[in-house]
Amino acid sequence: MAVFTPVSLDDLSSWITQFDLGKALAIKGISSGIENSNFFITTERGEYVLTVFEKLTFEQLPFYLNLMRHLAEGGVSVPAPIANRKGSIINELHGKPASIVTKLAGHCELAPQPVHCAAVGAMLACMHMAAEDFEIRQPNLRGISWWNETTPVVLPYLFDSNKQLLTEEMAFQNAFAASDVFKELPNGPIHADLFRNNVMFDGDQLSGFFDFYFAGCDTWLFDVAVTVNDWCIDIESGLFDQARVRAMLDAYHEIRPFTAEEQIAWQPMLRASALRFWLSRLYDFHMPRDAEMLTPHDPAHFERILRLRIEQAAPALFTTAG
Ligand SMILES: Nc1ncnc2c1ncn2[C@@H]1O[C@H](COP(=O)(O)OP(=O)(O)OP(=O)(O)O)[C@@H](O)[C@H]1O
Ligand SMILES: N[C@@H](CCO)C(=O)O
Repeated sequence: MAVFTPVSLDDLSSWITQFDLGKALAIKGISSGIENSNFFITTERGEYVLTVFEKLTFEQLPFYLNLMRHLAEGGVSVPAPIANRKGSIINELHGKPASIVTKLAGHCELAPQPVHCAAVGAMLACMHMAAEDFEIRQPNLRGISWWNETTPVVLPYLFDSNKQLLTEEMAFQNAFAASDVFKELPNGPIHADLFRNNVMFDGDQLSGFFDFYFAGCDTWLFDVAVTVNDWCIDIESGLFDQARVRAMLDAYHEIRPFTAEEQIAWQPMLRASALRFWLSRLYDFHMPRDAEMLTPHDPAHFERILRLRIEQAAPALFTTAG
């Protein structure tokens, strides 16, 4: 049960009086998250999601919450933050930052078909373009600087073959990030964690992207790579499912055409996104916060994917001019 900060109905009843949401009627902890404490809440006005942020600070949060507001106002389906009567969307609860956002309808699609991947690809392209004029700039806090900080922390825990893989891949990625091709890649605010469990479908209809708390400014292609590496693979083997890959990339390309530089950067970027999640999973595995409450995600999954992305040629990023 991953609710780190308990919130009772009594706690909520007094806290919610600062919003125009009527009385609090019910609160239910959500067990599936591993980063924050999340609750479904019901008030006289409807159903919402309350998040108490466990690690993110009052300084970092305006980027995420205002980005969600910007996207929601721009017609992209994401949870819209609810402001209190003073206009504030981040408010303290039990000494931590917290916010209320609208609840998306439906369920996560954990066994996606090409139709789901096409919907996600199209909305990802719309999201990138809608976020382009967002004014707050915050780097991807799980980007290459974090990889360089985290590598020496996890390295001592690894077997020799994985030590070598991590060291060599970091050298490759540092060189790639310094390359001329990399500098030409389009960038802006990205979701950066758009896994199957962060998208809601109501039937086959995409009802929204959520969990923006790893968002940051980075290359759009990195976001595409993160998404393809989760949505378009066989989960057991990590191998690509070509039909899902094509559905997602073609749908994205139709809305925001990929560039020639992005085609060159595609394989390194698929490797980068596998590395990013291998590293964070290694970190969470070897440095757990509250071990008794959590089953950490399996780092070996992304070690396998990283090895495959190094060994096998990447699928074409696009097959027709945009
Ligand atoms: N706006 C929303 N609308 C509907 N359901 C939501 C919403 N936000 C969160 N949820 C539900 O809460 C669960 C956990 O949320 P979320 O993924 O944001 O948590 P987290 O702690 O950041 O987890 P993780 O980082 O592991 O994905 C989701 O799987 C989803 O079922
Ligand atoms: N999507 C991440 C968890 C953090 O949201 C992972 O699967 O490792």
